[in-house]
Amino acid sequence: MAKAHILGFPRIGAQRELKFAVESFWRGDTGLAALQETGKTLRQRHWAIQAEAGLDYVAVGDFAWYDQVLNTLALLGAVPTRFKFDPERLTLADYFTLARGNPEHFAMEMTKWFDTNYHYLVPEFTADISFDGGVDWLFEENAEAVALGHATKVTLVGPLSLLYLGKIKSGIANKLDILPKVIAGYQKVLQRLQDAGVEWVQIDEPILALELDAAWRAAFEPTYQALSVGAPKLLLATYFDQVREHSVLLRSLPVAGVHLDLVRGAGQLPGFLQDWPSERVLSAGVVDGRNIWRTDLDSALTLLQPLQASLGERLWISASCSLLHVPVDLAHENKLDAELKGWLAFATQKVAEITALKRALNGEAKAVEAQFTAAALAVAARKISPRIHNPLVQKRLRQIDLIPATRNNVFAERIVKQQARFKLPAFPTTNIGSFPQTADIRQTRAQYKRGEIGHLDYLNRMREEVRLVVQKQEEIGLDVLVHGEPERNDMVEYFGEQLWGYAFTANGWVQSYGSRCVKPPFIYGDVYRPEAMTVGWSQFAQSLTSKPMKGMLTGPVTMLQWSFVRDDQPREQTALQIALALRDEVVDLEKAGIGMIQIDEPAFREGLPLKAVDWPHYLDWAVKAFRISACGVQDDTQIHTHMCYSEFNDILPWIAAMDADVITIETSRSDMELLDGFGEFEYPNDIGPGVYDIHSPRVPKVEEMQRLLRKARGVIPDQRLWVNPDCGLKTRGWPETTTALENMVLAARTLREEVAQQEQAA
Ligand SMILES: CN1c2c(nc(N)[nH]c2=O)NC[C@@H]1CNc1ccc(C(=O)N[C@@H](CCC(=O)N[C@@H](CCC(=O)N[C@@H](CCC(=O)O)C(=O)O)C(=O)O)C(=O)O)cc1
Ligand SMILES: N[C@@H](CCS)C(=O)O
Ligand SMILES: [Zn+2]
Repeated sequence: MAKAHILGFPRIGAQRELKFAVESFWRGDTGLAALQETGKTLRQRHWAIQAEAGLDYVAVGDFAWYDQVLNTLALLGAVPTRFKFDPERLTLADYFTLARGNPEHFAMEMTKWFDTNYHYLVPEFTADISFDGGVDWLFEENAEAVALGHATKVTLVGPLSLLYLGKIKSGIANKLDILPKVIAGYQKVLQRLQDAGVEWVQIDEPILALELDAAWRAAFEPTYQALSVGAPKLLLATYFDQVREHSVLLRSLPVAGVHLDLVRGAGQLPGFLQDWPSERVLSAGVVDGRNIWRTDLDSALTLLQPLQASLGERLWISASCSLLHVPVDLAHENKLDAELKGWLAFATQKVAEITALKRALNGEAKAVEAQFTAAALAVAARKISPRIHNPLVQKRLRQIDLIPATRNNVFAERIVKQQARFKLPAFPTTNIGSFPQTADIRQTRAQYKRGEIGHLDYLNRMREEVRLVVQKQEEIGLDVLVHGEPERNDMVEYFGEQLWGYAFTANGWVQSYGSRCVKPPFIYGDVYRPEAMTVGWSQFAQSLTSKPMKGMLTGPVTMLQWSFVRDDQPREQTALQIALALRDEVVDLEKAGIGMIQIDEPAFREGLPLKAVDWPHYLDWAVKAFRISACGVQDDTQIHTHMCYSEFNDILPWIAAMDADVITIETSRSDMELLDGFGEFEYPNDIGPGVYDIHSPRVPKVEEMQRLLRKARGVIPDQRLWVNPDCGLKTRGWPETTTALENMVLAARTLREEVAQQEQAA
């Protein structure tokens, strides 16, 4: 009899209960007991969904107060030593300090979890780091599930992935040097789980989907030899891509089972089935954990049937990866049109799909016949729906090569015309776009959505906010202004709401980091722009000031990457459709007198495939999509782009090929390290390296920003250098924002004086 399980369930709650409880605890509005109670309720609810649907095990260990990597560090006792916390007595307040920082300590670094929009906290390895044991939360949660009568499978981030994803901070030459300590830490945890009667532990090693060098590959054998002794049965989970090149290694490891992502790595199965060890479980991830489309159950069953014939009860059925990356429950989508809703499955529905497949395999086909029929009808209806294909969009796409994807002249010529037009001082100061999204703004939007206030009231309220943002920036003395984006719930969802071919949900929340969530829109059909999306706002904002006002758009790759995308055509085709829509918007902004237009591409690096062999194809179409959107304007219109949350050095030639006149990037958290690559590469166009870490409420001092700017001057020529924060300010409050920006402007002014004096002296 095949079994069914999932690698993890979203922890945030269908109504973002965890977010609200955690934020209330941070504000001091509620105490620890209330927070613990919410956590407990959510875990119970999520286990009940899994058990009632018929999964054979519920996942324990997928719950985290902020992040699963930080939870793993807290479990092992390997939290960064610079905070000086006693790992065994780590409180929840300490845990949040690690994640968010405090006036004495900057927060742990945060970066993207593989190619997802989820951010994890980066482990910090120092010579004094220990893995001698930490908090008991995981053991308590397992006991909690067992007491509720559930059969549990505990999930852990694997030792090699944890090590690989961390950073050496000091005193260690090579990360693998501390592997013995890490192994000892995991052994202790596994021993305790064994003592608690846990039968299965799922160990996630997503780094197996990357191209690993020989040393990392070689580390798997001794690590798992050591971990398999005196431990529960281990299920080694791989996901996010195929792991075909490791099939021999995976077969040889002393684990009780392996999980494969058969959505992203659909073709890898035959390579594993040959000589699959006779005692070992194979977990088949056939339901897409990264997208929201309803599974074609008949096709999945056809794939699984021969597997069951050869594996029998050693076949486990699952989603491709943890369901962390999809929203919780479609049942809360009361406003979504019925046809579209019928095409979708969120985490709760995916659990039901997995168990339907299991039952069909296990001789209960009759009992799940209705589920299979409904799925087949939905899949068939989606394929032929007239809402998907638009002949005009497709015609334009077929002729895309006739559309110029280069500017009229090279940057050296454009910048002269732009300087003549804008007459900016040296080291111009600007912002990335958003200003504080205050509770008032969000509540007003919520009221508008509920119909409690009218459209005009809403517009006026948001215009007031734009007025305030413009006035503040003028008072502070910034050179290039932004309108602050108050009218946007999110930089992707906002455009998704206006573009055809896109749809959006009411409650499709997915955790982005900590308590922050996003509601990715989904693309079901050919994308086009029925009318201008931002021109009115930009025109209004520009009318309030004589300084240049940047138009503000989200680029095609980010619009794709942060949405749930079509699975019926290649991603690049969808990206190019979005690019064409954005090109029209850029041209309309220019016509409306907007001289600077920023096309944000924070997800450009994130979209890079996990395996380098797939990079050239992606980079080709991603650069093309950006250029299609940006290149419809005259030389003296200045195109900006912005990127954050990324290590850019390995793709600098392609960033240069995007040919934006100005790029602003996140660099302050890495102390300008990220800028070095731009210098070495001699990046030709203007750059604004971030000097203000917007993730922290901490206000950077003038001297700190001056130091960063001096560092930047060592790498970037003065005439190319801009001054700006790392990213948008939407998560910040007003008082700290105002002071930080005043300090930033002062830092730029001092630098201008310094340079003028140096020039006079020379
Ligand atoms: C730049 N980042 C982004 C990423 N992905 C995106 N899709 N968008 C991004 O901006 N990925 C990388 C980073 C991640 N960073 C962030 C930063 C901040 C957030 C965030 O603040 N998220 C908000 C939700 C934003 C939103 O959609 N707001 C809506 C709904 C607001 C709401 O909750 N309203 C309440 C009532 C009001 C209230 O009481 O506060 C309601 O409806 O009940 C809106 O503004 O209309 C968050 O709260 O988590 C995300 C990623
Ligand atoms: N313009 C956006 C970019 C975020 S990456 C903002 O400022 O929030
Ligand atoms: Zn950003």
